[in-house]
Amino acid sequence: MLELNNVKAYYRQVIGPTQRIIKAVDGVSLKVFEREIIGVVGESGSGKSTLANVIMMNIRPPLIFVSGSVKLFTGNDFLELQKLDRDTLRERIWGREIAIIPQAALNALMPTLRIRRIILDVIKSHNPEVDEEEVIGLAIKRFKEIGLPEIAINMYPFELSGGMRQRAVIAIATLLNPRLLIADEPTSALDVVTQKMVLKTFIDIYNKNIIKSIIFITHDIATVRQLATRIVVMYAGKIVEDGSTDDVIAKPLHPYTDGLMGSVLTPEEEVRKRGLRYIPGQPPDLSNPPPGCRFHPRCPFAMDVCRREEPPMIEVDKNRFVSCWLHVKR
Ligand SMILES: Nc1ncnc2c1ncn2[C@@H]1O[C@H](COP(=O)(O)OP(=O)(O)OP(=O)(O)O)[C@@H](O)[C@H]1O
Repeated sequence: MLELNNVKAYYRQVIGPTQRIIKAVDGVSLKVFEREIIGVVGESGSGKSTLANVIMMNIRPPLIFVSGSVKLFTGNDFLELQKLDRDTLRERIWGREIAIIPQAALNALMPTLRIRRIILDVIKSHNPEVDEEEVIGLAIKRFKEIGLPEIAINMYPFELSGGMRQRAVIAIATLLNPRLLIADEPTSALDVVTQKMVLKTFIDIYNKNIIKSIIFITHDIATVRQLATRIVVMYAGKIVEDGSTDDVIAKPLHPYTDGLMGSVLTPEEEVRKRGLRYIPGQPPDLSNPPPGCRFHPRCPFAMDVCRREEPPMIEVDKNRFVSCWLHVKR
């Protein structure tokens, strides 16, 4: 469905006469297939949200698209999203092919507007000519599909519970039947019960084939375990591991993944058996990342080569990737 090829997207911070380049997404390659839920995990600041914006090609200063390609496949053909301007992206891609639920979406519904008005505003931003009744008809259908009462359409956001609001956000984001939905930490501001309900909504829209694939961004491995079919691990602007959820949980290959999973209290039997670990140190400053493997200053297994050379991404098994010198046969 989508393919990122060696994508680099940096923030340019200008402070007086000096500038800082923050390498937030730095050489990322990723294929997204139809019918999968990808959980993108990593510590805060590893570049997950930037990656989401890159996939959408929502590039605005201070973020700069430096190089690489983002291909969206449509049947036998593909579009190179990095070549499209914002108007074209808005018209043809955003909401229709790829939709995003951004990090702050829960609080982003304008409190002074009824849900009906919000829906019409969102859809009209893609196509000002739409028939309002038709749009509301579609919205009612989608609301019912995800378990929201029809009456919610005429309510104000504050009249809905947190979980209902979040489901309304999901309904609005998927109204134009995008193939890919990106959800950036959609449950982190919610209480545990509401979180469960919202996760169930994601599983529902996937199972009902309303959405072909989902990219779910979170730092919560337990959530990913419940939801994702595949895990992609980011560290300091790069993907360091990629594999099916079961494989990555049962046998993490990268020392960072191993530490990340050990650092959360998790109900997963196989993770608990390995005991609780943590990762000492901090993620690097992305304006001046360490040479070689970016994880080497924190890695208990760091070798000379790790300090010198960046490890290649290798496929150790079918659809099982890791970027770590420990797994390179030399
Ligand atoms: N507008 C910005 N200007 C400058 N640097 C930024 C900006 N937004 C993010 N960054 C930097 O880019 C890097 C990646 O940030 P990003 O938000 O993509 O990470 P993340 O993994 O999504 O983190 P979180 O889980 O906290 O949202 C970080 O070093 C961050 O400080």
